[in-house]
Amino acid sequence: MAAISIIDDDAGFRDSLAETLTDFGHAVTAYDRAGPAITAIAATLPDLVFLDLRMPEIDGITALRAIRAAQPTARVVVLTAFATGDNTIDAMRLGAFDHLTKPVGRATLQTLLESALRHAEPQARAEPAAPGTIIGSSPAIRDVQKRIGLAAAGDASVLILGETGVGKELVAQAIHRFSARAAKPFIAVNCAAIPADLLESELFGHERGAFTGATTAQRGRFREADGGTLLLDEIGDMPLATQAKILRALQEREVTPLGGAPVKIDARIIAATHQNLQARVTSGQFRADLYYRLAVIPIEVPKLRDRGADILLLARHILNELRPAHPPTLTEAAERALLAYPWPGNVRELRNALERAASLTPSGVIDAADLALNPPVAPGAASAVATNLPQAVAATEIALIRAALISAQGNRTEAARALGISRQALYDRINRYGTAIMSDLPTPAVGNPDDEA
Ligand SMILES: Nc1ncnc2c1ncn2[C@@H]1O[C@H](COP(=O)(O)OP(=O)(O)OP(=O)(O)O)[C@@H](O)[C@H]1O
Repeated sequence: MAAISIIDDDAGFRDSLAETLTDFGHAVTAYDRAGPAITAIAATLPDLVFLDLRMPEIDGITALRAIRAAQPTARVVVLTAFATGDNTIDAMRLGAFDHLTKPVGRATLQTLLESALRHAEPQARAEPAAPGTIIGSSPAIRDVQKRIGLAAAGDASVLILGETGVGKELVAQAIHRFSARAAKPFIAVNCAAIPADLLESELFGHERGAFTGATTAQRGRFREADGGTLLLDEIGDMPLATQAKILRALQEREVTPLGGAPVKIDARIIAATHQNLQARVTSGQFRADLYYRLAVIPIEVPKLRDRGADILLLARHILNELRPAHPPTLTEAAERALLAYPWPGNVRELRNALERAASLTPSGVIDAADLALNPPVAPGAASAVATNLPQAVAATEIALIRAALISAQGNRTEAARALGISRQALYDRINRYGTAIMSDLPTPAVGNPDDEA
């Protein structure tokens, strides 16, 4: 039995949540306002708190801040009828355990309770997740986690798509690890890194003396993966001639080593690429029949910048991995910088930035400047922008919004009007880009109705 507090001004929701939690066997205390709840929680230290975001007097974010300040180990689940990227990010940044959208189903509640009550330690100090764990709780990464489960349950081919550094190989490893083949080998081949003339012998093997230099026989990657899983990474870069042979291997379930006879194979095939494979099919660079054979279960791994507050979960996970004994911490400004940066190199770039920052900050506290993230470049200023559309869009938005705010002397209503967007759309962008927009800008006059942000 756990001690659980609910803070929500909506009596109907509060009572039904309390009833369900009591049904599950927990001791529940419910509050209709944050003020008294904050005081009581600081004294009673419940195991878990459910906190509504929209409340009169003291809102949920302020309450979350107060609860976590009084009790840094508190596990707080934020509830809202209006989930937005920003309130999710804000809540997660302030240390919420999870962020749920109302209404909350019984099954969701049960899963959440299992994970929240299992960990006695607070999230920031939690044991590092096991290597290979797919970190993240954004809807985009949850979808990937679900598809990994689906793929692991069967033996169909999987095609993993996504930008460089998003974690495609990690996803392939997870599918293998959760599949019935887990005890057998997982073999990864980077098709782009092997010269075209060596690719076939690498994949299918060769007999001794099959060609000049073949002094010993080689089994080939397909056979090394026997009973297990073969990841064909960067398959989009594979020459057409090799594609034909891969297709044959998949159809016949056998390979023919150079200079040898056909051999039966039993490997589950996962392919991955950062290329737009459908476009390559259209342009004739990739075989359509192989594409359909591979894409039985397609999994698109989202860009890091589309994963919201996962960036912070990943950052903490990486810092835990880098310094398990004393993981460095991030200042609020550093967290804001991580959330605002567009991450063209995705999780790999995040790891590199944190590694560099951790090695340069012996104090163990990483600030925004230690991350040395280059703000998005101004439009037309650098060639990097020309090749990266999201970065170019971000840079353009930042430059235009800054200019509008400067000419409106910080008045956001006027700036929004000049930009031809709603005030809410302007606020969303200001929150998204943070200091990249706001540094050195004029502040609105005191008493200005715009001054509330
Ligand atoms: N969700 C995640 N949780 C934990 N670590 C992750 C996650 N996503 C990516 N990583 C880490 O990011 C790094 C890059 O991942 P990975 O090599 O799987 O990317 P990739 O998409 O295969 O890249 P490429 O296209 O360049 O081969 C690895 O260190 C990986 O462990």
